[in-house]
Amino acid sequence: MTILGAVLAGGRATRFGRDKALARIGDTTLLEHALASLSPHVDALVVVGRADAPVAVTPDLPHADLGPLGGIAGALAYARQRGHTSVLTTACDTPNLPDALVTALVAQEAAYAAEAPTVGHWPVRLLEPLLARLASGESRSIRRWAMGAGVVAVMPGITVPNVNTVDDLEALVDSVITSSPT
Ligand SMILES: Nc1nc2c(ncn2[C@@H]2O[C@H](COP(=O)(O)OP(=O)(O)OP(=O)(O)O)[C@@H](O)[C@H]2O)c(=O)[nH]1
Repeated sequence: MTILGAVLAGGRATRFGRDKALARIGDTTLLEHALASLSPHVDALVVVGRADAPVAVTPDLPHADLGPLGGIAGALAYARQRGHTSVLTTACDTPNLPDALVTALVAQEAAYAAEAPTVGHWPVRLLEPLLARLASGESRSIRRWAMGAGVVAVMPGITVPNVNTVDDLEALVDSVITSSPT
């Protein structure tokens, strides 16, 4: 069993107003922080939904602009091509993922963070049902899809700070620097 770590990094960042993935906290970008939070727990890394990254990249499926669920589909397809059994996802706007949450996710075959559903552990077998849902025009809510697919929500009540606005970034700087990768 091998796990692919995938950072969702597409979207429009309309509230942030510029490329969120490359926003900096000290010497490190938000994207690099997100990659570092997954790295100890996975066998390989990929960034989904942008063309440039310090690791491999892959596109959303079936096409861009479907929101994070399209990014999860892209990650699942990339994982299958490379023989991984599951994907651990986070988002580039979530720079300090609690380690306990990641541990709880990987302990389950299929799980997402109750308070931050872009953060999840998704078996590759969910690729086809997810593509079918995206083709159907049904809701693109990760939470709704996951509940219907029997994916469990873990650690309700644990907040996972993410960056939507420049103010959010400023509020996070101190806590992220405290847990900064070396
Ligand atoms: N791969 C991929 N990632 C996405 C997509 N939409 C959002 N994301 C990522 O998912 C996380 C949460 O995104 P949101 O905050 O909901 O959307 P956003 O586009 O970043 O920002 P807003 O336009 O302000 O809503 C961010 O880290 C985005 O980079 C998408 O269509 N594809």
